[in-house]
Amino acid sequence: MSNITVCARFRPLSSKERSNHDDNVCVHSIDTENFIFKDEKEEDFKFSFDRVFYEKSEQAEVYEFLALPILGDAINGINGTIITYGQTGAGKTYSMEGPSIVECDEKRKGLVQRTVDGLFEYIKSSDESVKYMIKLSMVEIYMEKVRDLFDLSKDNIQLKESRVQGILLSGVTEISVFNSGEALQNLASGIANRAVGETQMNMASSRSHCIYIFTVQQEFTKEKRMKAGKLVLVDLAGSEKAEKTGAEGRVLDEAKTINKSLSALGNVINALTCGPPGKTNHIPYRDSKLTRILQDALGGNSRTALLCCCSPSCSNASESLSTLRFGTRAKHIKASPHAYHCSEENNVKKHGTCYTTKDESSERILTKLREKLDVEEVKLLEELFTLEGIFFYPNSVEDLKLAYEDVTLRTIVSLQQAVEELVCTVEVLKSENNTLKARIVAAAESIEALHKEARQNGNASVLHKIFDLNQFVSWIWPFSPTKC
Ligand SMILES: Nc1ncnc2c1ncn2[C@@H]1O[C@H](COP(=O)(O)OP(=O)(O)OP(=O)(O)O)[C@@H](O)[C@H]1O
Repeated sequence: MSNITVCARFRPLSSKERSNHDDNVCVHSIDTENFIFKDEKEEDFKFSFDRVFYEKSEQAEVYEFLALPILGDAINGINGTIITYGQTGAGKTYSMEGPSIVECDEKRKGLVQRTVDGLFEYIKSSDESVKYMIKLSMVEIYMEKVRDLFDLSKDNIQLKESRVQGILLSGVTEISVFNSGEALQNLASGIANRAVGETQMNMASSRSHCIYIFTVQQEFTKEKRMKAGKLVLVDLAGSEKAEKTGAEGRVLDEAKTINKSLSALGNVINALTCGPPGKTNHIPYRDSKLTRILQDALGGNSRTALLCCCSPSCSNASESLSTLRFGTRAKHIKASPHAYHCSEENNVKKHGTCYTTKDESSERILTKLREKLDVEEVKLLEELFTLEGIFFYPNSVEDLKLAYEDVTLRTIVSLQQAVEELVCTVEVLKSENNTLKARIVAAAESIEALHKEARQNGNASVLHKIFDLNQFVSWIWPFSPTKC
């Protein structure tokens, strides 16, 4: 079991902090892993992290230490999660996206752009017998609702749990991308859809938790085998004190929701690290959408890294101290991620239990299953799973069952979506129908009036035209009230 990687990052002082002459820097570096933090009361606290990035650290350093190893694992089928945490204005979004996702010089590119570049560079240099597919999804959790940033009509995505793939975002848009440029353009359009507001602490403050999901699928054409890993980047909304940020009205409601979900995250971390020894205690993942989505990352089924972003200024000392304490606690979480679907030689480790394919009992069950299912049925199932992007270990009954459950779940979700779409189409058609009926009634009434007038004046040619029009209306709508 390895711990999750926890790093601290201090951004440079902002111009506002610099202009305040009473404001001092409260971080005193010891080395790349340790520092002394001085709070407002001049009390010293020593902190140790896997790596500390001080004010002058480069974006590339953060990527290489924090993200690169996780990216390598995701390519090898092990899920990875990278989270930026901290007070509003502490540099979370800067670390993730740099100043802008597309228009950004090489030096200031954030974790997202570097991850995209890293993935495509790896694909370029890889063996030609392996086919890669990169898919992107992007959601935000805004006011406790999960919104699809690639399709804003999906504004309340439901979370489902699959025993094979963990927590799934039901029906979320997945975009296949084939090069860095295309990926970044798509991500930029997702970012443009984010809920951003202005607070006294940050001109462009994220009012939501933003989640980038990269799915890396590999198909080993020779061995007819597939593998997939997910890399999830999470830019959390900033924790904030209402009186300090000047929040009121909607901004205050947003802040309350953000703080509530961040405290749910803190509770999950406390439960994971403070449980009674030898006992499995309840972990309150279901208390918020954020903790539910991060369940795999925190529960151990993912390689996870946490970047604790802080202001170096004494004026923000209490918030920075709380961020650093959060990081210290998270450091004690144990993780034991496993490959999502692995090679035939490997043992598969799942849900804390390890079993071998040659295990006597599973072999016995398998033989029975093979006797019951005909070969054609098994082949069809395999084909269906591959089409659905579900990868399973075909010699394991357990995986076969789980993959079958997943297909059923996906089919239900897509059928539900189809029904929803049909209901919408019926509504549109009904309303169009009503408009047409109203128009026909109005036309029929005008014809009736004209008809009366022409008969009174004895105008034969007008009467003839009216007769034609009446025929036409009756043809379109046989229940028209006009009669010749
Ligand atoms: N390492 C850094 N180097 C230079 N500028 C930085 C750095 N980190 C943050 N900044 C600047 O500080 C400001 C606030 O940063 P950012 O928007 O990333 O904060 P945040 O933590 O995402 O805030 P919020 O939670 O409100 O969205 C931005 O103007 C950003 O450019």
